[in-house]
Amino acid sequence: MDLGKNAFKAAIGARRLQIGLWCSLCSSVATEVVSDCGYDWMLLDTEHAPNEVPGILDQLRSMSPGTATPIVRPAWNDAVLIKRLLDIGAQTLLIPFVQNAAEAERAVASCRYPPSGIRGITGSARASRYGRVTNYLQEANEQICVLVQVETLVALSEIDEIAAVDGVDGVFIGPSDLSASVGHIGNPQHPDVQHLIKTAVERIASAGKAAGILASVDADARRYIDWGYNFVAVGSDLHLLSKGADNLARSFK
Ligand SMILES: O=C(O)C(=O)C[C@H](O)[C@@H](O)CO
Repeated sequence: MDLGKNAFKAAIGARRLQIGLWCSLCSSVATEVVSDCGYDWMLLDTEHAPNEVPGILDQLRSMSPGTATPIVRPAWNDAVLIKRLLDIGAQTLLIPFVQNAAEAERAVASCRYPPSGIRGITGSARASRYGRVTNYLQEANEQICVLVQVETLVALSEIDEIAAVDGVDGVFIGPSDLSASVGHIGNPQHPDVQHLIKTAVERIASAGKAAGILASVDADARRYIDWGYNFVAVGSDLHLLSKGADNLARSFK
């Protein structure tokens, strides 16, 4: 058995727009339900959702027949957290809070086997179908997709260097943290924040990398796509549930 191609990595490499859904419900049933909707990617979050490795494993299994490539966000740019997610079969990671090129290099190194990186070796994890993917150790470095998250003003001032790091496939802008960092907490729509988001995509594109972002409302998502963002989360499972449940309750009470 051979390691297949990472469809998401190929798509963003070719700058084909990838529409995603942010998943914070920590439920393999919820993940399975949305995995057949037609999204290109789904983000399983361990930074701001109470997900642990066994739960992510269940969600990876539940979404595997669906349309979406899983992207997993470790809680931190940490080689041990990253290694555990890669071993259970995550092939695309979104590494949060990358502030400069050195931190981006560390994120890439954590995703690469030696000698190019520092990922520990096992030949028998789910990532290699328990050893049956016989070329896993040789091919994994090529197929793993590394996305780094830029979410502060400091990181934005370093974005050209971050995006230029070899092995970084995409740079993701975090609108919530970025707005907090510039003094507009809770208001990513503020014109100052929107200006930063618009200039960020231009700089990421100039570095030859794909740009990603998360939008909580439809109009924002469409504007980000118009501005040139390549992978855009257009909503979240949690908000779909809470808004749908709120609206239903309101219509009867
Ligand atoms: O800064 C951001 O925006 C993010 O990092 C996304 C957040 O974690 C959050 O909106 C996810 O629910």
